Parts: sequence; C-alpha cells; structure tokens
Amino acid sequence: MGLKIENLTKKFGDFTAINNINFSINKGEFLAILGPSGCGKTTMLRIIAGFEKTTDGTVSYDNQVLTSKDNTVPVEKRSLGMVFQSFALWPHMTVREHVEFPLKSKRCKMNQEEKKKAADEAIEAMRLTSMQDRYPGQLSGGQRQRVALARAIVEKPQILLMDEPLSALDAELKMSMRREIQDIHRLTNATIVYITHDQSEALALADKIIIMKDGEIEQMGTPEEIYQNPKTEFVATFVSKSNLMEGEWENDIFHSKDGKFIVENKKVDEYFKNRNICPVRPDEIIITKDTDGTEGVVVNRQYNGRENHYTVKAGDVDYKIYSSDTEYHTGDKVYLKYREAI
Ligand SMILES: Nc1ncnc2c1ncn2[C@@H]1O[C@H](COP(=O)(O)OP(=O)(O)OP(=O)(O)O)[C@@H](O)[C@H]1O
Repeated sequence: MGLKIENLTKKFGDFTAINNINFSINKGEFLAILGPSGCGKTTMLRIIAGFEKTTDGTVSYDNQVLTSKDNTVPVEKRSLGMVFQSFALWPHMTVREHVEFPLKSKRCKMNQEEKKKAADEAIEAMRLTSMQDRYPGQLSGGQRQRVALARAIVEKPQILLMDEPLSALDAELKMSMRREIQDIHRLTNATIVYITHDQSEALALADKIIIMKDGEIEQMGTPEEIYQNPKTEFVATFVSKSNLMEGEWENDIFHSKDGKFIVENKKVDEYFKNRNICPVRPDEIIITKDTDGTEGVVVNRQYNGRENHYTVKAGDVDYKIYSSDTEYHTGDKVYLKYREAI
C-alpha cells in the first residue's frame, strides 16, 4: 500500500479543519485534492508533509506510520519533495544551486559523483541546462517553477507534494506546465498528492481525485467517475458545473417539472433519483427553436472562442448551456432539450 490516511482529524481550537478523513492510494498514483478555498486542502497536505500535527488519526506510507497523535516522523526523515504556488526560490542562488540544495542534507546518502549526476538529470529533465547559472530574477515565471520542480525531484523522493503549483502562472503557461507535471510523474514514478481548486487541472492530471468540502470528503474516484457520475449536488456543480434540474424520475427516465425536458440513457446516481433531481452538464443541453422543449429566454451569452456560454432563464431557474450554436442572442425565446451522448 502507498499512502494511507486513517481517521484523520485536525482541529484549530474549536474549529475542525479536517473531519475524520479516510482514504488510500497506491504507490505511484497521482492524487488530486480538489475543493474550494478553506475546505482543508492545504492543512491535509501539511499534515502529510509533517509540518502540522494531527488531532487524531494517522498518515502511513508503505505501511510505516509517518504521523499519529503521539508520534511524528520529522519532515527531513520523510522521502518527500515539495512544490509550492509561490515557487519558494532564493534570489541569491543560481538554478544549479537550488537544484543541488536538497542533496546537501545529511539524509542524502549519495556520493559526490551520484549527486552531480542527480542534479544534471533533474536540470535536464526540466530543460534548464542552458540556464543553470542564472538567478531567479533572470528567469520567467514558468522557468522558475521548473526550477522548483527540478529541486523537488532531485533526490528521487517517494512522495511528491504539490500545493497549487500552477496557480501563479497565466492561462497559457498553465497549460504547457501541465505537460511538465505529467512528465515528472512518468519520470519519477513518485506518489503525487496535488492540491488545486482548478477542476480542469485535476481532471487532466490525476489518476484519482478527492473532492473536499468543509473538511470532509464529498467523493473520491477517477476523473471520469467524478465528472460523469457525481454523487452529490456539490460535486455535480463544482466539477462539471451541472444544472440541477428538478422533476420526476420514473425508473431510468427523467421528466422535468414542465414535462418537456426528458432525460434518457444517462447514468445518474441514486442520490439524485431519490431527490427527483437530474444533474445535467452545460454541454448536455441543446438550445433549439423547436417548441417541444422547455421554454426559456436567453439572458446572457458569452463567446469564448470555441463555444458560447449561454444562460437561459426558464421559470425561476437559470440554466447554463455550452453550445457551438452562435445564432441565439440575449432576449431570444428558445427551447431546451437533452442532448444524448453519442
Ligand atoms: N493555523 C491555523 N489556525 C487556525 N485556523 C486555521 C489554521 N490553518 C488553517 N486554518 C483554517 O482551516 C481551514 C482550512 O484551511 P486550509 O488552508 O487547509 O484551506 P484550503 O482548502 O487549502 O484553502 P485555500 O485554497 O484558500 O488555500 C480554514 O478555515 C482556515 O482558516
């Protein structure tokens, strides 16, 4: 077994930041912990790293207890690499000095030749060879984060902890750095715990995702399970921006309240069926002029290059719809239907 968290609870005074969490992932798996601000993601990561004590419960890796209420293996004795949102680089150290820094610790058992080889490999893996003598002030944001990544992997740690490593970068750079993170996972085969509040990042990178809310796990699963088969309203709306349509389920067929929006052949969790709700993603709704759908009015339209994001008001409810159709405008009367998966 890789990383195992059992009955983990963390209180700050009377406030419970982590409430009795349990999960495990295999060695070499990439876990993303996804949730809104304040849900306890960073606290969880800090406990796994050993920066923070627990109030209750244990963290183990490879069947060795790293953290429990009474006993904590010091951070420097854990085989960990860490990357933070802020990069955490020192202005007076070159790229190479940053990457070599972890190798100077007493726990590093490599000889000089092995250390040089490890630094060379990490620098090359992060494509920093030509700039290894530069200082952080002479690097772009993406290059700085590559230095932080090279430093994190130079000791070949078993566990890599990443706290929103891409959130300080602009949108385009974020996309290209995802490749870097995937390469690191492939090269190191480390067990990765990756904190983010960006749904698309978690879906794109992780083998498993945990959705956290108010210090608890809402759902854990593969990206496909989380996206296609949410088990709570929070997961449905937070991850895939689903509309929560009210109506009635009869066996496997859903009818909206007006009877005109009919959903068939969609896998929906019993949780929603029992509440007579159908989560419908914005890309699963078609806007049409055919009058046999649910009637509404376009109240907002935003073009994002690939598709339009429409808001359609039907009764009291605003529905989000992503569509490649450009012909509808604010104020238009339209009808909504379910788009079955092809
Ligand atoms: N040292 C502390 N003392 C008191 N409360 C704390 C402490 N550290 C965190 N908290 C509280 O615990 C909760 C969880 O914080 P945490 O930093 O883990 O959230 P997060 O999900 O990482 O949020 P963000 O995405 O904004 O960083 C928050 O309500 C926070 O105010």
